[in-house]
Formats: sequence, structure tokens, C-alpha cells
Amino acid sequence: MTNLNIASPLSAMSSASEAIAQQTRQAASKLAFLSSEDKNQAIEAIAQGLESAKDDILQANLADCQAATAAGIAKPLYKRLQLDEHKLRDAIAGVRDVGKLNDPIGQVQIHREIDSGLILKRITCPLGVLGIIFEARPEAAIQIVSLAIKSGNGVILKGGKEALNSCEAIVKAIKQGLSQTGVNADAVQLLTTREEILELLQLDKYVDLIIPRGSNDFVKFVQDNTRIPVLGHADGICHIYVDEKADIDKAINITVDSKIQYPAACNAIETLLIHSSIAGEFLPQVAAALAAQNVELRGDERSLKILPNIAAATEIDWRTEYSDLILAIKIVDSLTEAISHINNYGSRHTEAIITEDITAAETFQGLVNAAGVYHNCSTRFADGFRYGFGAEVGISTQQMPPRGPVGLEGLITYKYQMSGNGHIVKTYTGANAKSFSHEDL
Ligand SMILES: NC(=O)C1=CN([C@@H]2O[C@H](COP(=O)(O)OP(=O)(O)OC[C@H]3O[C@@H](n4cnc5c(N)ncnc54)[C@H](OP(=O)(O)O)[C@@H]3O)[C@@H](O)[C@H]2O)C=CC1
Ligand SMILES: N[C@@H](CCC(=O)OP(=O)(O)O)C(=O)O
Repeated sequence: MTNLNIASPLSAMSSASEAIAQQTRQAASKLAFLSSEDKNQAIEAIAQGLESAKDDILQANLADCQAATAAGIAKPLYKRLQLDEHKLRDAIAGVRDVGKLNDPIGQVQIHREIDSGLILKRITCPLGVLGIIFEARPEAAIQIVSLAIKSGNGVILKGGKEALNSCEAIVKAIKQGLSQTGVNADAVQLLTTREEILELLQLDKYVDLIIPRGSNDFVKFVQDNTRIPVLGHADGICHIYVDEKADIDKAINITVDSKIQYPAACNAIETLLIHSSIAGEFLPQVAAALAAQNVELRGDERSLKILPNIAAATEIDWRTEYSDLILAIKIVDSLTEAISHINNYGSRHTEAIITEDITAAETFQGLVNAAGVYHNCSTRFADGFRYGFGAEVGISTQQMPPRGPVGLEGLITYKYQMSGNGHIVKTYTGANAKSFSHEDL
């Protein structure tokens, strides 16, 4: 006979994560009702907590970086993992910027008289508890927490394994800061293992939204294994298309910036498309500029005729996010061919056209399906801070909103509140139905 009192290892494990999620839920339910002033004080306390723990955080990051170097981490990923004094100072300044933003909660979006004495309001409110899984980029934890607190949400974080010590030191400092404020420090939690992620995905009772920042496969894995709504932040296969009417100097500068400014970021370009009529002039110049920055080029057959010394690109290159100093190049015969390539191989993240032809730019911006479609500027602008959102949770690559950099507005929902005085629906139905006034107040 089965002994029903013996807990399975899975249920024992899941109770640990469940307890964490339950604590977060409780803390979040109080956070949801705090005033803007209280939340801003908490955000300032987070900034001060991080400043006080600066040495511990940098020390922890050094340990992560040393371990990652010993494990042979790629250089661009190392740069993403590394948190120097400068990056930490910027991240703390970003926390204070979020504090200065308007409170997204309690905003009246609709205020309408339905009939005399029957009033409808739509009011913004927090989502509840967010589960956010991100890569080994420690300052992401700081940005995410500041946005979560300001938007009245509890947050359960899980960073990439290479950043474990950094994330622990950051979350410890944040909790230390919060402990001096009206926000219960349980509103911010850190998970550290993949097993805990699997448990988290089952906790639909306590968690309202999962945001996985990672590869397409990982985002899909999360979607396939949870009942919790998922806001996917997947890969960035971003392109620049250099049109036949491009300004060559502009195109070179923008291409170089989009590739080398932060090669591991998801908004860096992976493929450069060039119109055939400008390729002979543009390609050798851009290749020289990219070579000066140690970028390896892989070209299609037509590019190889202009640059015989570069490697040949294959079908796989059009589908690859290198996250490194590598760039694929393809020559196309028309704007239509460029758009078609992008809509076929792009990941709907951020795409750019370089052209002085406004009609071509409008066509590109209208027909390319991506969260960001740019004209004559770098794809690296796809970022919450640069958009004026203070910070970002990440860049949503899904079709439904929120799309692109997710700031405060991406972390809220709303509720309808109606107040009447004994109003009933029967009054408005049947032969003598009264009409609604539907007047916005
Ligand atoms: N759109 C956006 O905002 C962002 C997109 N990305 C994209 O993510 C991709 C990969 O980034 P990368 O740095 O390699 O990050 P990874 O996909 O390797 O990891 C991201 C996070 O997911 C976790 N994870 C991955 N697989 C699993 C799994 N099977 N089960 C549980 N947890 C898992 C990792 O945990 P662990 O480290 O413990 O394995 C880590 O916390 C790139 O394409 C990049 O563009 C990245 C960041 C932001
Ligand atoms: N918005 C960020 C890039 C988005 C992001 O988080 O990318 P990733 O480096 O893949 O973690 C930036 O411009 O640096």
C-alpha cells in the first residue's frame, strides 16, 4: 500500500520555492498600495544600499569574472558579465532616474459616466509578482528591481550562473536598503539554480508573469512548461540595410557602432544587407572600418567578388546571432529583397535602413515587422534608458505588447472600477430600454 504521507523529493523541493514565492506575494500585496512617496523613498534606499555595498559587489563580480575567465568565457560575454565601478555608478544613477519617473500606478485611464450616477473608471495597478530570468549581466538585476518596485510589483530574479556572486551581492545590498523602508525586503528574491526555475514555472498561484531573457529555445521551453503568462525577451538577429541612396559615411559609422559598441548585446547587428548598386563603393570602405575593430566578415557569393579574402557565408549565417565580433554580409538587388530577407531571418527585435530616400525609409519602416524599425541610426538605441524609460527589464521580442524595451508601462495592468446607486442592467434592456449616456468626464 502506498504511504501517502511520504513527500516526494519534488514536492519537498517545490515547497522551498513555493515558500519564497508566497513571501514575495505577501510583500507585493502591501507594496501595491504604497504611496508614490514611499516607493520613491524605497528606491532611494536601494541606491544607497548599493552605494554602501559597492566594494562587496565589485569584489563579488571580480570573483565571477575570474571564474568565467578560467572557464574560457568569450570576450564579449565577459564584457557583459564585468561590472566595473563605472558601470555600477551608472546603474545606481539609473535607479535614481526611475525614482524620478511618474508613478505608473493609480492612473485613471478612463473616467466615464455610463448613465446618471453610474460611473466607470479604468485604473492602472501592478501585475503582482514577476519572475524574471536573465543572462549573466549583473546590472540587469539593478534595473529590473528599480522598475519592479516603482511599478508596485514583487520580483523573483534568477541571473545567469556566471554572475551568481554578483547577483547575490547586489540583491543583498538591495534588501539591506529596503529594510530601512516601508517596502518589505521580501518583495525582492533571488533564485540561483535551474531547478528552482523549473519549480517557479509551476507556481501560477503566486507568480503573475514570467519574463525569460534568453535564447529562442529557452523562451519556448518556458512557454511550453508553465501556465503563467510569459513575456518573451528572445534573441536579437538584427540587420542594417544600406540602401542605394545611402550616405556612405553615415552608413559606415552606423554599421560600426551597431556591431562593435557592445557586440554581446541583443541589439547589435548580425547581418549587413547592401544594395548591389552601392556595394562596389561601400563594401571595401566598411570592411576596412570593421577590420580596424577586429570584426570578422562572412560574405555571400557576390560580396566575395568584391572582398575575395573574407570567409564565405552560408544559410546558417543568416540565422545566427553571433553575439561576437563577426558580421555576415549579403548583397541584394532591391529594397523589397532586403525587407523580405529581414522578415524571413530577423527575430523581430530591431532593424535599420540607411538611406537619404525618405520614401524608401517609409516603406522599410512600414513593411519590416520588428519591435524597432529605425532609419539612419544605430540599432544599439534599442534600450529603455535611451528611450527615456529610466531603465529596462529587457527587450520584448513578441508580437503582442509590450514590445521592444520594457519599462514601467510594461509592468502594469488595469482594473475597471464602477460605482452606481442601485443601477441594474434590466433598466437598459427590453422594449423601454433606457439609453446609456457614455460621456467621458
Ligand atoms: N531580448 C532581450 O532583452 C535579451 C535577449 N537575450 C538573448 O538571449 C540569448 C542567449 O543569451 P545568454 O547570455 O547566452 O543566456 P542563456 O540563454 O544562456 O541564459 C539566460 C538565462 O536563462 C537560464 N536558462 C537557460 N536555459 C535554461 C533551462 N533550460 N532551464 C532553466 N534555465 C535556463 C540561464 O540559467 P543558467 O545561467 O543558470 O544556465 C540564465 O539565467 C541571446 O540570443 C540573447 O540575444 C539575452 C538577454 C536579453
Ligand atoms: N538594452 C541593452 C541591450 C539589451 C540586453 O539586455 O541585451 P543582452 O546584452 O543580450 O543582455 C543595451 O542596449 O545594452
